[in-house]
This record gives sequence, C-alpha cells and structure tokens, in this order.
Amino acid sequence: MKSYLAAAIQMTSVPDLHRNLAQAEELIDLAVRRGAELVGLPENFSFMGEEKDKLAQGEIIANESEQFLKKMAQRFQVTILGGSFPVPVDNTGKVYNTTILVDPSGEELARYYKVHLFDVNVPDGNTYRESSTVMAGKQLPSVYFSEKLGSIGLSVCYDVRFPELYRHLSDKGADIIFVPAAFTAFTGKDHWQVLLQARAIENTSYIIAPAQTGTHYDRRQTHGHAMIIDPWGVILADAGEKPGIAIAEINPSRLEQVRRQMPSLQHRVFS
Ligand SMILES: O=C(O)CNC(=O)[C@H](CS)NC(=O)CCC(=O)C(=O)O
Repeated sequence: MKSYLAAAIQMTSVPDLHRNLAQAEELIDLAVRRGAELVGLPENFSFMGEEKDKLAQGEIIANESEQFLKKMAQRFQVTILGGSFPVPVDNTGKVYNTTILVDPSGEELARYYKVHLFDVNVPDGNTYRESSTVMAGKQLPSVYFSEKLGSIGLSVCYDVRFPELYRHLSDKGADIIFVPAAFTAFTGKDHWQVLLQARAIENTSYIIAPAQTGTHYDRRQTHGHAMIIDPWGVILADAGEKPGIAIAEINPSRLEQVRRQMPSLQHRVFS
C-alpha cells in the first residue's frame, strides 16, 4: 500500500437519472483534477426520488449506473465506489440497494447489497420504509485487498449504526471503510459524524463517507458533510453542505502508527 489521495463526493441527487450522472461526472472530474486515485459516490447517487419512480425505472437506473461507473473509472484511470444504486431482484418487484467497487480497467472488484434497511419514523414527521421497495442483502460485505490502495471494506448508510458489521470488516483486514450515505437532515445533525468517528476509532481504520446533501424532492432533505476520517478519529476533510468533494490523504504509515499507539484491535476479549 502507498500514500494516495481519496475523495468522498457530495451531491444533491434528484429524480432525474441523467442529471445525476452529469453532476456525478463533474464531481469525479474535479476529484481527479485534485489528484484523487480512489473516489466514492454517495448512496443513491444516480436517483433520489419517489419509491414508485425508482422501481418503475429500476432496470434503466441499474444498467446505466453500472455502465457509467465503468466508463468513469476507465476514462479517469481511478478506482470508483458507486455509493449505491437500485438493482432489480427477479420476480420480487423489489431492488437491492447495491454498491460496487470498480477498478481503472472498468472491472468490478466487489459488490455489496445493503443489509440493514431504514424502516424508521423519524421524529421530524418523515416516515421511511425502505423495506417496502428494497430487498435486504443477506451477506456480510466484502473486503477487497488492493496492493496499491490497501484493503477496502464496503457498507452503506444505515449500516453505520450496526458496529458488528464493521467489526467483521476489520476482522477481514479492512484498512479503509466506505460509508456512502443519504443520511436524513434530522438524524444527521446529531448522529452522522459521531457514528463515523466511532467506527473509525474502534476499528482503527480510515473512513470514507460520501454523502447526499440538500433537498432532493418534496421534503426529502439530507445532511451532507461527506467526510474522510483517519484511524485516530480525526476528521481530515468535510465537504460542508453544498455539492462538492472532501479530499484527503490515505497514508499507510499513519495507519501503522495509530495501530501501534492504540492496539485496541489486539486487546479484544469477546471476539
Ligand atoms: O432519503 C431518501 O430519499 C434516500 N434515503 C436512502 O436512500 C436511505 C434509505 S431510505 N437512507 C438511509 O439509510 C438513511 C439512514 C439515516 O438517515 C439514519 O440512520 O439516521
């Protein structure tokens, strides 16, 4: 593993596939011009809209999102995490909330279907029933070992509240963990940064958290603050509230230093 720059993209996706892909392309281009070699897009980067519209266009969104990620990775010669996009599940009328990691040759390296679904009545009056349209993944996420970029673990959004999933990733050797999200504005203001820092600190791992921000449609508002956190829990970059990027160095000596200074992963009793 070498030192390199990673970017967490922050965008305001809307119910318009092509507009979102255009926005994503602009921000990937910006990240690459600033030197990023690993770039992450947020949850539902290619479509944020009514559940019925997401289902109706599921096939098109799935195909175009996947092609887009491969094309971008090849054109810009970077590794890309396609935060998430819906992939229809045969004969169910539902989709998997899917994230994939793609290398600069356009090859898919890893794929994960979001396991924990956001079925929550948020105290601001908004009700979320992700399971009404999304099929829960049944498998723990994978860790992709890259000689150059380090071991990369996958997860999505609401997963961040389930530390056992991240323990699995660190057991499998993850150095860098992606948490692409569309966190609600209401929960985000109190929970987002704290949860991400906790996952970074307890697993002494880098966290790369691309995010949705702003108003997407109707009253759907997300928190923003895409960020990159180091293994000590220090916030290296924060994209604030507007579309943009958070960019920071992923450094193997820092990783090694923190794991030496705070060897908590080696002190586990109940593992
Ligand atoms: O809001 C939308 O339209 C899109 N949202 C999403 O795609 C997903 C599933 S509904 N959001 C979350 O998982 C938020 C979790 C969260 O906010 C928390 O854990 O507090």
